[in-house]
Amino acid sequence: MVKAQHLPNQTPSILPLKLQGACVKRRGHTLIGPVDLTLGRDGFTIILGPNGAGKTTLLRLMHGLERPSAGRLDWNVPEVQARAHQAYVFQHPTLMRRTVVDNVAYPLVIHGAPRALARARATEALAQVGLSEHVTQRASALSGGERQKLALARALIRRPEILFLDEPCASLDGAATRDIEAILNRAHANGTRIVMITHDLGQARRLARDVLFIYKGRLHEAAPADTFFDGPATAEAQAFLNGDILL
Ligand SMILES: Nc1ncnc2c1ncn2[C@@H]1O[C@H](COP(=O)(O)OP(=O)(O)OP(=O)(O)O)[C@@H](O)[C@H]1O
Repeated sequence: MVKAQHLPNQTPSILPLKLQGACVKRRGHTLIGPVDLTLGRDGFTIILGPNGAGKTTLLRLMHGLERPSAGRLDWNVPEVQARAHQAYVFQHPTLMRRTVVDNVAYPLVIHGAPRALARARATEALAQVGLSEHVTQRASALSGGERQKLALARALIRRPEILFLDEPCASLDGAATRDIEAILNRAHANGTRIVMITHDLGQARRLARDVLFIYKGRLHEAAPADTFFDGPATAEAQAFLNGDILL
């Protein structure tokens, strides 16, 4: 895989991303925030927290799928530029009713790449996620794990500077989960900053360099992974790690 193309002497990094007092509210009810947080240029951030804590809302806010109801969210570059260098993978990715290769080529095609070149690049990307045998198949024929690998290849094909993922391995088996973790570690090693939600504490321990713990719509704790897992600062995070039910 080629190193991400956002070298400092070429174009400015879109990071850091700074959230200052950022909130998402619905009908007067705060779903997340106020959050103060800076995402630096390098990192593999895992977002943890109980069901309904606000993790997905925070991820969507950072990616621009939600607008802040209050507070600010600032990239290092104008937002339109930041949007072009980030990608988001959903728990259940939407696949187009096309072949596997055309699904992965699509982000290149809509940004003006000739179709043949886009397909060639997509074929390489599919090899990197272990889907070479499926290139010409209909995407709808893929298994759950293969769909998620396709979604990752599609998200990574434009070499995003930051990749957001919302529980990409939920309901996948161990082999698919292991493969996806390897793809994510490789993407991170190649320069993509990663921010990912998981409910799987084993996965969080395997992947995280740092942790954001969300509780009741607030960023309750932010810490390097070792610090968080070895001795979280708050009773709520400790209870969560113990597997207790948090109300
Ligand atoms: N569009 C919406 N309108 C109103 N309330 C919403 C909306 N989306 C989410 N919520 C509520 O906002 C809160 C936070 O939801 P969110 O999905 O961000 O939490 P989460 O931590 O990702 O949960 P889970 O782990 O269960 O996916 C929850 O109480 C949820 O019911």
